[in-house]
Amino acid sequence: MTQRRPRLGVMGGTFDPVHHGHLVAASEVAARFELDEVVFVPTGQPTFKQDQTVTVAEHRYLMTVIATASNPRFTVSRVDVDRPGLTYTVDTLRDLKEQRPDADLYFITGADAIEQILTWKDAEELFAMAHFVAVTRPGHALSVEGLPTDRVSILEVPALAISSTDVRARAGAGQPVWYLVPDGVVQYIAKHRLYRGQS
Ligand SMILES: Nc1ncnc2c1ncn2[C@@H]1O[C@H](COP(=O)(O)OP(=O)(O)OP(=O)(O)O)[C@@H](O)[C@H]1O
Ligand SMILES: O=C(O)c1ccc[n+]([C@@H]2O[C@H](COP(=O)([O-])O)[C@@H](O)[C@H]2O)c1
Repeated sequence: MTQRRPRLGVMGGTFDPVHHGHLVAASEVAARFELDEVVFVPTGQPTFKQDQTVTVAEHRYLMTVIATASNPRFTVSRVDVDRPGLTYTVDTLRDLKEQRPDADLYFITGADAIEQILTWKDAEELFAMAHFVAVTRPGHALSVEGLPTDRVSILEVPALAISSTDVRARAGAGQPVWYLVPDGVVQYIAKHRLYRGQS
């Protein structure tokens, strides 16, 4: 009997901070596609967020570690945080493929990200490197026109109207962020006084 190749989910994001929308998306895709592991990959310098202030990578990385620690199938990779320069998914996938040559990669994105994917660096190469799973996000009608249908899947996930932008604004305004992000992340934000004055 031939053994099936391991399936590795890849959840890339700026995670400023990581929230329950990210975690539900990863969990749902893992269940639907029978993934053996989902590796969360915080960006180093996100290329599409150069016009905004992004929290230092080490804080975003540590919050992602805290948020995923309790799930034995979730891990966190430093490949993007440790690579100098802007973060591009083509490099993320290349590095992960080198580390895990035996695995099939499933890159998980939200609706807003997949709709821009043709503008990403080396877009045509990406679909050969991974299968893309776009989760539908509340309030966002999904269009995958022009994308290779055999390499892109759409998955509806339970609506979680959470964004990092909203969490930062709430934390900045002194409003609660309990239950929008994992408890450890609430405490990390308070301990390091993140997002103060950002409302
Ligand atoms: N609530 C959500 N449900 C499902 N997917 C999400 C959700 N929020 C973000 N995503 C997806 O997760 C990935 C990482 O997103 P990111 O870290 O930029 O979070 P964000 O909430 O979109 O942040 P920001 O509000 O700062 O832009 C992207 O592919 C994004 O589309
Ligand atoms: O490769 C690119 O050109 C590219 C452009 C924009 C976003 N991405 C990736 O998409 C994921 C979500 O990005 P963001 O900026 O919405 O947090 C993250 O893994 C980014 O590296 C990648």
